[in-house]
Amino acid sequence: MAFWSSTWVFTSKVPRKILFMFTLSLSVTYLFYSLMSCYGSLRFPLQENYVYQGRLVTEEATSATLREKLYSSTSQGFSDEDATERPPRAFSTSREDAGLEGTGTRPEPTEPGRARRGFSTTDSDPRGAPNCTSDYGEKKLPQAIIIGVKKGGTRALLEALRVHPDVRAVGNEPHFFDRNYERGLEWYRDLMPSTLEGQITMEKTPSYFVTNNAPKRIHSMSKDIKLIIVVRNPVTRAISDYTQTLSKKPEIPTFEVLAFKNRTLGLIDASWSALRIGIYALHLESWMQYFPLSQMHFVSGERLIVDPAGEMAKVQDFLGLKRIVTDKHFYFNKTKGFPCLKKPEDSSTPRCLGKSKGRTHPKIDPDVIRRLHKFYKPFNMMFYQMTGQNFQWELEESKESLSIRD
Ligand SMILES: Nc1ncnc2c1ncn2[C@@H]1O[C@H](COP(=O)(O)OS(=O)(=O)O)[C@@H](OP(=O)(O)O)[C@H]1O
Repeated sequence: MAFWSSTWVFTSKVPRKILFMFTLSLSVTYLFYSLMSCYGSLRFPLQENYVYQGRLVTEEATSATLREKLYSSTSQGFSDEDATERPPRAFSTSREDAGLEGTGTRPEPTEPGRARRGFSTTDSDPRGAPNCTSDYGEKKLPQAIIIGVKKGGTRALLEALRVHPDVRAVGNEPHFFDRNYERGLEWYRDLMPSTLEGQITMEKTPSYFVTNNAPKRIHSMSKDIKLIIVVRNPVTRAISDYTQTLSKKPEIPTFEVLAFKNRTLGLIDASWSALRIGIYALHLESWMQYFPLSQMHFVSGERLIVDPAGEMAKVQDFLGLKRIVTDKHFYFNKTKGFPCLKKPEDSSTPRCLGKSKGRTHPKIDPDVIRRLHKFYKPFNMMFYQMTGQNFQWELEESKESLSIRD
């Protein structure tokens, strides 16, 4: 009886309160978790950005994850080399084209004029996942452009810059100032990712550097634009350029044949684009007619490989950005033979550039290389003088000739 009465007490007076408290706490817990999961899919850009930046400075470990989220929508598909062979409207979206390693499904080509935010380059690609900032902010014309040079290391630089939370860049090469100019500035602007206050919009199209109209056109868009040029020993650059063409057209003549108008007379064919692009002083002259040197920054393609963090520090300074991309973000990948970006904790996606970057170059006759070094030397000297920077390509030459003699 006592048992029953105590049970009765339990289910009548005291229990009512307990039950009420219990139900209340369950409801609160439920509400809390619902809100939390909802938060994951909701986007509060300003708040996220603020929290992100706050953490970035103090918590390096978690910043990688947040950074991934922040720049995810910049992954709009890129094509460094195929742009010439593709109609400009069909933008490539695969990681392979992007020069990023990893296999990926190829989504439907997208009209550049239409919203291309948040698409996925691969299912597992965190950069393709919906992004907390992508739908917010405004599309702006770029404030900085990597204008060259082809095969200089422009993709490596852009990908490293995209790690920075204050940089948002279009993945593809828009080729606006050389091939798509007639489409108009609104078309160009629409290609850009949306940016929040304080973020820089960027793009890279290495052919601008050698496009006659590009300096004038870019100047008419913005007098204050910042221009970045990645330069590399013009001889190695030419071989890299040739290697790329050879990979697509294996039937082309040898480098040695293409490099000369008349090899016996030692007449170099400077009209061959692979060689002409490397006459940096010549091209720079056109840019200097429109822009002061203070608006240009030259990156050493060689140093970008041996000391990516050092080059990145200078680029970030030039862009007025905090030095956020540092040596912590890079590691040397022995298999690739190049520095790669460290894998974000929550991603299985490799962060090395793809197979089209870092190709094995064919062996070129050392005599031809020597002659090319000689050909470029005065132009290089002029270039060092114009930029006030010595890229020391002649040192490389003497190292090469020493190893040939050995
Ligand atoms: N981190 C890293 N990983 C791979 N490759 C790197 C890297 N840094 C610089 N490079 C050099 O970049 C060269 C390709 O230059 P670009 O990206 O400017 O080429 S392109 O003009 O966009 O086609 C490419 O040239 P090749 O080695 O001749 O393929 C590389 O030497």
